[in-house]
Parts: sequence; C-alpha cells; structure tokens
Amino acid sequence: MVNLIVCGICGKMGRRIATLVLQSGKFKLVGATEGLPDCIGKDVGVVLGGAPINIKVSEKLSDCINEGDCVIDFTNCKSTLENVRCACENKKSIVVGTTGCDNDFVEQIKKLSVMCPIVMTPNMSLGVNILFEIVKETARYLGSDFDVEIIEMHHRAKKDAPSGTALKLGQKAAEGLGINFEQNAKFSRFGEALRAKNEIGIMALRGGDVVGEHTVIFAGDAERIEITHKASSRDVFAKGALKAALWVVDKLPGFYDMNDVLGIKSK
Ligand SMILES: NC(=O)C1=CN([C@@H]2O[C@H](COP(=O)(O)OP(=O)(O)OC[C@H]3O[C@@H](n4cnc5c(N)ncnc54)[C@H](OP(=O)(O)O)[C@@H]3O)[C@@H](O)[C@H]2O)C=CC1
Ligand SMILES: O=C(O)C1=N[C@H](C(=O)O)C[C@H](O)C1
Repeated sequence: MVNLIVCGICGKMGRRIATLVLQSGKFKLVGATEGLPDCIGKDVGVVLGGAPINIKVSEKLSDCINEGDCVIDFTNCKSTLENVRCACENKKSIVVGTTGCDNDFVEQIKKLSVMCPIVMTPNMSLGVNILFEIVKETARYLGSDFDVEIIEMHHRAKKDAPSGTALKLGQKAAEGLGINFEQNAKFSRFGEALRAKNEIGIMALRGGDVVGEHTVIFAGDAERIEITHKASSRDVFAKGALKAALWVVDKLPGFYDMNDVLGIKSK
C-alpha cells in the first residue's frame, strides 16, 4: 500500500487522481493540497462529491508531507517547484505532470533529483508515450524531404500553449531527423511565413471541453502521413500518474520519465 499525497486536489487532474485512488486497493490517500482558498481546509471526500473521509485539504505540502510515501503534483510551475523541493528534502518520491514551465524550471527539478526519485512527463497516457516513439522512428525513416507539422487541441481552460506534449512530439521528431528542435521550431504562422527546410511547425487550438488531441503530420510530395492521438477522458493521464507513483516509490534518487515507468526502450 502506497501512502499518497495529491497536490492540486481541486483541479481537473487532482480530482480524477484522488477519485481513482479512493477506489484503488493499492493506494491510501493520506494528504492533499490546493491553492484555491475555497477548497483549503475542506474534507477531501466532500471536495470529491462524496462522504467525509477525515482528510483535510492543506494549503502547503509541508503540512502533510510526513504522512506520505509519494506525492503526485498537477498544479502550476511555481507550486510544482516548491512541492518537488519539499518532497526531496523529506526524502519522498514525486510524480510531476505540470506543463508550461521554462527550461530553468526543468534544470532546477533535475538538480533536486539527486535527493529523491522524480518522474516528470508532459503526458502520462500510454498511447501518447507510444506515439512519442512512433514519431521519432517515422521522422528517422522519412528524413527531411517530409515536412513535420504538429497540431494540438485542448479545452478552453488550458493555461499554457503549446501543450507540453506537442513540444515533446516536436523534440522526438527532431531527434529522429537528427536536428535541433529549439532552432527549427516554428510556433504558429502569420504574414510572411515561407516554410524553411527542417522547420517543425506547432499550432495550438483551444475550445470547449476537448481533453487533449495531438496530430503529427509528415507531408511529402504526393503523399502524407498523419498520426493522431485523442484522449476522451482525463483518466488516461490519472491512471498513468498512479502507475508512475507505484513504480517510483521505491526507486533511487534520479530524474525519470514514462519510458522508465512503462519499460519503453527508445531506439
Ligand atoms: N502530464 C500529464 O499527463 C498531464 C498534465 N496536465 C498538466 O497538469 C497541470 C494541471 O492541469 P489541470 O488539472 O487541468 O489544471 P487545473 O487548473 O484544473 O488544476 C490545477 C490546480 O492546482 C491548483 N494550485 C495552484 N497553486 C497551488 C498550490 N500552491 N498548491 C496546491 N494546488 C495549487 C490550482 O488552483 P488555482 O486555480 O487557484 O490556481 C488548480 O486547482 C497543467 O499544467 C496541465 O497542463 C494535465 C493533464 C495531463
Ligand atoms: O492541460 C491539459 O489538459 C493537458 N495538458 C498536457 C499537455 O500540456 O501536454 C497533457 C494533456 O494533453 C492534457
């Protein structure tokens, strides 16, 4: 049984993770945190729409960290960094799903991972993690005669763009092509925009309640490959996060991703 703390319990992902945890025989929910003032101090069971379970929503991870073995964090960059620091200083493991953070954030998380095991990935679904590898391999086979374009669509409440997943898909395509992603990424187009060789285009659409959709297009002369992943429920991410928590809880300090959790060997 893994004693789990969920950060961002009143958010879209936090709610689904905590609900699945309460239905699972492998986890015990021992703590939760939230930034929303209306949610802090409430009973977690009530927050999730059920009966009280005698666990209160804390304002800070340091208020409940002693109870847990592992933390799952889907919040925002500032809060995630504080939570990773707190987990590592207390020798706990942590799974991070937060996206939209800059390179400096990633470097700081990597530095902290010398103290505790951290799984961090922009997408915890099995399908997308397979897609990452398919995209890398497809780019490698097709080479630079095929133009790579990435389109993502998410719900109207998503705060960051493009999605962390779209960025990682771009990185995977760049790896397959043997080029630098940052130097070749082209975010949206407007006005004069003749396509450069090796450009990797990334477009973000927002609207409605779309859970998460990503399409990678390889456009050649007279033929085109389009590979799409559509998530129709946040449970695919929540189940991936729980799989990561079960995996990471007894690991040595280090920085891990879903390939480690799922046993995917990137070629
Ligand atoms: N890796 C993956 O598989 C996935 C990643 N994500 C990413 O996860 C993140 C969260 O997504 P989602 O759940 O949809 O977003 P939400 O905005 O619905 O939830 C985030 C929650 O975290 C809360 N929060 C803010 N500050 C703190 C704090 N200091 N302590 C605790 N909680 C805090 C927010 O409160 P407030 O509203 O007050 O800020 C909010 O309730 C995003 O970056 C998203 O892109 C999402 C789905 C899958
Ligand atoms: O904010 C979301 O909802 C999602 N965010 C992740 C991302 O930015 O890649 C993953 C998923 O597509 C849902």
